Amino acid sequence: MVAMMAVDPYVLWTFFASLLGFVALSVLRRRNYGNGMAKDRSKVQKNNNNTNKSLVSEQCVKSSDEGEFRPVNGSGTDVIIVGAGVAGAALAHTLAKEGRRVHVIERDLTEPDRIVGELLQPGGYLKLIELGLEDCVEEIDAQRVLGYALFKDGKSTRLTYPLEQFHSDVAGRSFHNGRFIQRMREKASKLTNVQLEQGTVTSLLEENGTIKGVQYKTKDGQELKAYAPLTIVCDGCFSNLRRTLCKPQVEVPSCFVGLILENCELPFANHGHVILGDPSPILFYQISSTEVRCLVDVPGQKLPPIANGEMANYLKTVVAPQVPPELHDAFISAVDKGNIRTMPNRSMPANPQPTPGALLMGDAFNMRHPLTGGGMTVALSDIVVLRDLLKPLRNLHDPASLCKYLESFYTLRKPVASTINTLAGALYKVFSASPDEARKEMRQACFDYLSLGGTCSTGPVALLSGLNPHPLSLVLHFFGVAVYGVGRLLLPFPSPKRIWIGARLILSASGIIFPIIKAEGVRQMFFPATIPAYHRAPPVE
Ligand SMILES: Cc1cc2nc3c(=O)[nH]c(=O)nc-3n(C[C@H](O)[C@H](O)[C@H](O)COP(=O)(O)OP(=O)(O)OC[C@H]3O[C@@H](n4cnc5c(N)ncnc54)[C@H](O)[C@@H]3O)c2cc1C
Repeated sequence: MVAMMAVDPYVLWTFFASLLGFVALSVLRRRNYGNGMAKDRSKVQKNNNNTNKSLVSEQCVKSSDEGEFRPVNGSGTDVIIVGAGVAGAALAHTLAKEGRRVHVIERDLTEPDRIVGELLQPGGYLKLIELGLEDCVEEIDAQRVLGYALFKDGKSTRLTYPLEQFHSDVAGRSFHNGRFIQRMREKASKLTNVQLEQGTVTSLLEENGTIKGVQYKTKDGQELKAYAPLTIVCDGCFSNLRRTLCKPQVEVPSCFVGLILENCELPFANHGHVILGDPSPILFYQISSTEVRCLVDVPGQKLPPIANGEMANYLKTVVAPQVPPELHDAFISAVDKGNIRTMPNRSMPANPQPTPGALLMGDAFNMRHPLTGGGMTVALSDIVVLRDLLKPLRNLHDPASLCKYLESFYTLRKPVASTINTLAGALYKVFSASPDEARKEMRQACFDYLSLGGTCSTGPVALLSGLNPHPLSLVLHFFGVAVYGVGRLLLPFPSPKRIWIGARLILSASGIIFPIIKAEGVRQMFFPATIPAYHRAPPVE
């Protein structure tokens, strides 16, 4: 005790000096943040208590005359997110909830009006729950989706999601994409550590191979720079910024032509409808209590022009005769109404070039054919993987070691992402019409296999819905369909012609699935644990 009282005056002096320094720093920090940020950036920020303050990194920001925000010591922003679409908005909320200081720059903060991302698979809904975002499908007139109905040559079969072991709330959801996005943006911007700003990012700022931040143009035309230790690019399928962060190999196998049908009821309520049409599939699903979305797939990149009526003519003469009778009149009315929208269907395997200071997410990073509605599920699943990886890190200030550590992200995401991606690409090919006899057999075999019920329907539907995204199960079911097709050809009496078609069916099935698996990466997809990055530990801080 006496010894404690007789403390060395030097120690006491140091203690008080540190205390004084700490108070001064805190005051300065607040002043800088308030002046610099609030003055130069239009902020959408509301009150919310930040429970994870310990994770918010040191923030000393100097605002210069050139409208530049440069971290002095550490950074005032932990993460810059480019784009507040499905991925960006969900990510902003997720990282902010973890205590990160997030600056989101979105080109257009008004409600998007698009024909994309309108059906969230139940697997995606489960991810929304994991992220605490499930309320974003409430109050937007979203519809529950319980499975799919397939139509081929006047026959139909119903495939129900295997939801038995989940809470009754778990199901797919279909909605207006813009309403869903606005709900997520709103929810993210309510967190005090999210700064959601309207602006267009024009480039990534690179210094010695490390991304330091972004250059962007604000709504009122000001050119600004923002800096953070980590920039996550979520600028969607038309990404301009992905080039430096990956080797994009984009394919556009087809386009979707979108219509909204009104005053009609789907033959199978609360189900997505897939017509195995000619030349390719046609989709219908409810997107509100009064509207049904129709997406007509048109192979290739060249569409009949809308302006001169060729598209309307195509829809009426080629597509309408294949539409189920219950929807026919509403389909014709929708064409006559003229609100025809189109979108290219892009596919791009993930091919990252790990770069310190930056990461790609969402469609900017990886795309698949939208036939199976898997894009949002993959994006949300990736966000869960990234959140869990970043969780143990107090700060993100060592870009090189962070980049090395985050290489594990590319492997950890694979089982879910590659299953959904591969299924989308393979099903699109199988479901499309072909003059080739072997492909015709494969398409029919697929329809009949799914109609068998039991594991033959629940297995593939569990894959498609993201409820059981296992690559091995995908391959087994895919070749299950092929073997089923061959068996039908050979029974009861195989003829040389039928044997030949059967052999070509197997070849054709392999020709469909193996290139997709190769692009996804065989080892990452089936043996992720053999990739060293899979086991990478967080950097020591
Ligand atoms: C026709 C079609 C139908 C689809 N249907 C489904 C479906 O039913 N279910 C499903 O799960 N998936 C579907 N998808 C895929 C799904 O839409 C995407 O996977 C999902 O939207 C990806 O989210 P994202 O955030 O990466 O991109 P987006 O949601 O497109 O968001 C990108 C955001 O970045 C912003 N942005 C772009 N450039 C900049 C910039 N330079 N600076 C600042 N901001 C920028 C944009 O304004 C936008 O808000 C479909 C895709 C297509 C093409």
